[in-house]
Amino acid sequence: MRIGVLCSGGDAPGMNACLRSVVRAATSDGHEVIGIRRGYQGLIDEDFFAGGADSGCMSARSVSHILERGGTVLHSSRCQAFTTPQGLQTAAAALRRNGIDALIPIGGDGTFRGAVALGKVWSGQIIGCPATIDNDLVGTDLTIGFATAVATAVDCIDKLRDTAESHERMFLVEVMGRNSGHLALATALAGSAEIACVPEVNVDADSIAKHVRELRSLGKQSIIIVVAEGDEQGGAVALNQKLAQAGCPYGTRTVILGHVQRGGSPSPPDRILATRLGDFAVRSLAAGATGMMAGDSAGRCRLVTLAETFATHKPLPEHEVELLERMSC
Ligand SMILES: Nc1ncnc2c1ncn2[C@@H]1O[C@H](COP(=O)(O)OP(=O)(O)O)[C@@H](O)[C@H]1O
Ligand SMILES: O=P(O)(O)OC[C@H]1O[C@](O)(COP(=O)(O)O)[C@@H](O)[C@@H]1O
Repeated sequence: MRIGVLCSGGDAPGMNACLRSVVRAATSDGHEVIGIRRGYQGLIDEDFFAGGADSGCMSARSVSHILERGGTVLHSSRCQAFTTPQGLQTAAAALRRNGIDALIPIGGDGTFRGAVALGKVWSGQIIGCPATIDNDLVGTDLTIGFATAVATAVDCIDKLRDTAESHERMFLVEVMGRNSGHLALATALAGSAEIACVPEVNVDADSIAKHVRELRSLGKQSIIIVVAEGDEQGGAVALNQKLAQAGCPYGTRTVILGHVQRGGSPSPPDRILATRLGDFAVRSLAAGATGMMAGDSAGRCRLVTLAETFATHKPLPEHEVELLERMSC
């Protein structure tokens, strides 16, 4: 087989580890790998790693020492053209012209929506690998990059707690996650935050302010509220204003962590997950699978249809929501 591989959408720590795994698993089994740069935009432009499909496929050596690197050496993009019928046809023609039999897109839900659309105009095999800090894909316990992003955010919160305690302040820390609260909830639990505001659970500002006042009366010197960017309160700044109006007993500061959560070297669990899923994607292609995502469930690799991964909202672990509330006393 000649396998194309690309990284698409928001980058995530571990994309390089997944790419390395795809290349090494495929070349070990005698397949060729074409690295496509800049996601679907690079596919449309026929922008290939090492200068072009004819000038060289990726080799085991071309992915040396990238496992530990953040970002993606293939680069990524958000590509509007690919969402149009014309863009999809151009991409399909590029795949045919370069003799690519199968594609492994590494990315999130948008990337998989694109893969499903591509599958309607191109007859090659497609197996996706889930990589996004949002952990918002159904069909895999964890996405590549999530654990590292949580660790990065927790490291920031540990530092914010030091200054919050010194000044007896409340910090509202906004984390990414798009319309999903997985990153916020895991960050709050691991960072010993008192409160997490997530899109999946609606709580009004008056109730949050009441809870904060209770915590103050219990002797809390500092408060950390983790706010998911997609929360219905409108983010950390908007919530801070509402809490001030509702009566907040602390001096407050807001921090938006932003893209710092996307960077950095992948944690060992992300490196291992990425390596397992990249290898499994190649083996699944060889077994004839297509239109699927390589996911992980309770430590075992599994295939789910790409369409399933984004059809429904991935629910938060309910027990973790309750656990956070029980710890906030
Ligand atoms: N419905 C769609 N049809 C075709 N392509 C899509 C569709 N949705 C997303 N894409 C492509 O996938 C890319 C990555 O999606 P995006 O949502 O930006 O990131 P992620 O894959 O991380 O969720 C988009 O920039 C676009 O090119
Ligand atoms: O990098 P951009 O374009 O500002 O996008 C920010 C978005 O990308 C993410 O970091 C990752 O989301 P995706 O993996 O779905 O691309 C979101 O958490 C955030 O909302």
